[in-house]
Amino acid sequence: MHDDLLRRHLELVIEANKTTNITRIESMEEGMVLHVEDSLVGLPELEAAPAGRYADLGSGAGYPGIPLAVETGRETLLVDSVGKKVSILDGFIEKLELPHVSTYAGRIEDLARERPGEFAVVTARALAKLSVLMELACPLLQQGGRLVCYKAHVDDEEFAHARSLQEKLGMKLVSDRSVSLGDNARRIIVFERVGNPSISLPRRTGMAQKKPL
Ligand SMILES: C[S@@+](CC[C@H](N)C(=O)[O-])C[C@H]1O[C@@H](n2cnc3c(N)ncnc32)[C@H](O)[C@@H]1O
Repeated sequence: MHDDLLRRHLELVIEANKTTNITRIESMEEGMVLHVEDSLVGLPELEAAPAGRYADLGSGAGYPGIPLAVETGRETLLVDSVGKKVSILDGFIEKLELPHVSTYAGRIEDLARERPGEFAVVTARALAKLSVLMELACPLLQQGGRLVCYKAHVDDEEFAHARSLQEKLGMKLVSDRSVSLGDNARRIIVFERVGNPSISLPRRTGMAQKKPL
């Protein structure tokens, strides 16, 4: 693990958080577990995805995107709709000297219109429920590309609903793994793009989250 680099990223996050709210975590100890270790829980799933570009959707302070970019060396795009957060991410990328990482300031749906099917793998942590993640990720993924969802608790209804939308969205569940991280549970659920959606995606910007399928 690139311990020094990931520690330095966390220090920059905690520093930036004094002026802009980008995380609720204030200490290095807590951050090393709940941001850094947690981000790396999905590393095997990233490594199992096809080679190619990676995007972290709703990246916030760069989790899990920056640790996964550092560990995998994949060409990485950190996506967030809040311009101020993206400026902070740009500063992190420059200070950490990560030439293979870049940012997109805008909505996931707009990125999907601009760069459809360009990504081999995408991640999302603390962004939305599974069905919404599948809808947002599908048009960004190449055929065979993977959506790696970082979830805490997923109730049966959320999981069943996501599974019921697989055919409509051309996405198929490929793995589901739970890990405990101190007192916290992390569940990594992966879907693969296996076909084309039967509806036109992306829907109008905002619809996936406002009016979920
Ligand atoms: C709760 S934060 C999670 C941040 C980070 N992934 C983490 O786990 O620490 C969700 C982030 O997603 C961004 N976001 C929400 N919906 C989005 C969309 N449709 N397009 C782009 N960014 C979005 C928000 O601005 C916010 O920074």
